[in-house]
Amino acid sequence: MTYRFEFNPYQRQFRHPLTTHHGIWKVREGIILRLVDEKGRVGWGEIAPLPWFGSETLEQALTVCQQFPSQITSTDIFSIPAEFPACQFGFESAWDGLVTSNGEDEGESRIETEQISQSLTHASLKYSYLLPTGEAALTSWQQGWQQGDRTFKWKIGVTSMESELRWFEQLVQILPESAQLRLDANGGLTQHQAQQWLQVADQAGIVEFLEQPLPPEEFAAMRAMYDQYRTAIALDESVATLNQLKTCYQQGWRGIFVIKAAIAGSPTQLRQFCQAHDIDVVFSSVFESAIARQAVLNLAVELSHPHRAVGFGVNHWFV
Ligand SMILES: O=C(O)CCC(=O)c1ccccc1C(=O)O
Ligand SMILES: [Mg+2]
Repeated sequence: MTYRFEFNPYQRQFRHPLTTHHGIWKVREGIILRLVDEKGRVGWGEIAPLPWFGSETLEQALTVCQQFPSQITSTDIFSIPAEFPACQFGFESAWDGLVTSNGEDEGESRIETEQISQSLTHASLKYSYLLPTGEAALTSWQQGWQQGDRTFKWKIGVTSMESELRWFEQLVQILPESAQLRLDANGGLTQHQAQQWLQVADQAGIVEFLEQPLPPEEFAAMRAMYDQYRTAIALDESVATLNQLKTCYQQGWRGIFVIKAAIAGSPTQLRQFCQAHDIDVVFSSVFESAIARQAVLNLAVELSHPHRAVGFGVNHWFV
């Protein structure tokens, strides 16, 4: 079977830029893929790279697309090298969509409206609400609470530790008792700061986990901290791709794994690994648009830890 292959780069500005320890991110760039089989069935995919997290760049992804002929086979799709994890995800999920598609070409309208038509199964997931970075979190959590979210995520390691600790204490005071809070440092803390955060988190009781306190090179220190504190630790940047995830697992990581499936690589291989190992996973967004989000949420329904909210809590990312 051969498939007709088309691709279209896109650029979309966020309504709210994302501020993290890595800097300010304003525009999502990616590539929409379309496959059509000999029966006219259509499969859509999306490549949504995150180079500052260790995936390929948009330029590299474009080169992969340009090097394919306009008719491709599943062998082409399954031979994309692991150094292009966002491409592996985009092409495989487009191919997957073909297999399950009923022949209706619904993709155009999905891109146009951006509104994710959340299927019933996606409604069974719990969502984590991403708070704005800094002091703004103190007044914005209600929005998430009102739409039913009970898990909140807040970026730290962005400005002075003193200010962030002060805002954190205020946030702990005002959040309702049944709320849970995730702290995401994006690898931006020193070991001493990470220990301070874990101490206050242990006392606060509301913190579900501290995400990626140290840069990936400091794996051993994070593993040691995991044993020393009650608050759980989640790896994110350290496990951006499936190969990194496997390495951390083999090196004895038994804390939480954040999976950003859109940049993790082959969804088939990701599924195999998650089903073969009893790991505590949290699915999370890379601010992909509706096509990749749909594919990621399908995986999350299948593989997510039932008590862990998925990190897709805000639906108004694009202008
Ligand atoms: O995981 C979530 O809850 C929201 C998504 C998120 O924080 C994120 C989104 C895009 C890029 C990086 C990150 C991150 O987890 O650091
Ligand atoms: Mg993170």
